[in-house]
Amino acid sequence: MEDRGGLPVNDTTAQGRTVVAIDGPAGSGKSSVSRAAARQLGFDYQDSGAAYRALAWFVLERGIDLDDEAAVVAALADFDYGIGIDPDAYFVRVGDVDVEAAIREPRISAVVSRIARMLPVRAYLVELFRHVISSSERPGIITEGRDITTVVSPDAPVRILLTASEEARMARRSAEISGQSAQEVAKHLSSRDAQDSRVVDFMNAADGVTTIDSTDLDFDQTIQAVVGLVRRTSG
Ligand SMILES: Nc1ncnc2c1ncn2[C@@H]1O[C@H](COP(=O)(O)OP(=O)(O)O)[C@@H](O)[C@H]1O
Ligand SMILES: Nc1ccn([C@@H]2O[C@H](COP(=O)(O)OP(=O)(O)O)[C@@H](O)[C@H]2O)c(=O)n1
Repeated sequence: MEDRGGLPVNDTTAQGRTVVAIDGPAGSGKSSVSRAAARQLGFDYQDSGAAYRALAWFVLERGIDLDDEAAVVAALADFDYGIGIDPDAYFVRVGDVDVEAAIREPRISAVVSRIARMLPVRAYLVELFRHVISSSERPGIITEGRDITTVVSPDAPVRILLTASEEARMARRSAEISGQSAQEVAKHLSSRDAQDSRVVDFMNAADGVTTIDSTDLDFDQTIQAVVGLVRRTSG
């Protein structure tokens, strides 16, 4: 088995489990679809964006300047992050603080890309995600984010790019958020995608990655597209 930085590579043959990697832009349905698909398959579910968001929350709590890369990287030593990977027992904690709701606030969405572009932060979290994948005890685990198919689990047997038209993504996200106009939500979402795209490509499918375009699919049809692909691939 190949070894990357002391952690095992997460492929089916190595560990007898089905590793599923899903990437895509904001509002494409990654979290909600991955969680529901994991539930149907009896798999674990890892939301990688929650770690970037929780780190942004932690850095703001400490009053660290978000542009001070050395200070943000130094804070990683005290970043006590915990995530629930059972799709029916999801939680996000930093130390003993439940940050599940706080990390979705617009103030976090507005700054998260600034820490996500720091390469030492990415390297640290990539290892954390791989560690979580290898510690899963279910028959499989779905991990979703921006660089899962390309960096975190490029050897995963099932790799999906989940997309939807910009219009559909904005409409879905703005239906979830109150207190911001549809125009504001759209502006913030497309500016975050533009910033994130400078660091990782989650708009184009890498070789071997299957694109699922959910623009004209409803929520259940999108879940079935993912579940069907996993079942066909992992037999
Ligand atoms: N195919 C779909 N059709 C309609 N709504 C969807 C679909 N997929 C996801 N949604 C809804 O869109 C919203 C954004 O999805 P989410 O999972 O948060 O996206 P992401 O994690 O990619 O940002 C959620 O309210 C979700 O229920
Ligand atoms: N694998 C990942 C996941 C998230 N991220 C960063 O974390 C932010 C929040 O991710 P998210 O998945 O919660 O975002 P949404 O698409 O759900 O709004 C993104 O805007 C990226 O800046 C990343 O860089 N790489």
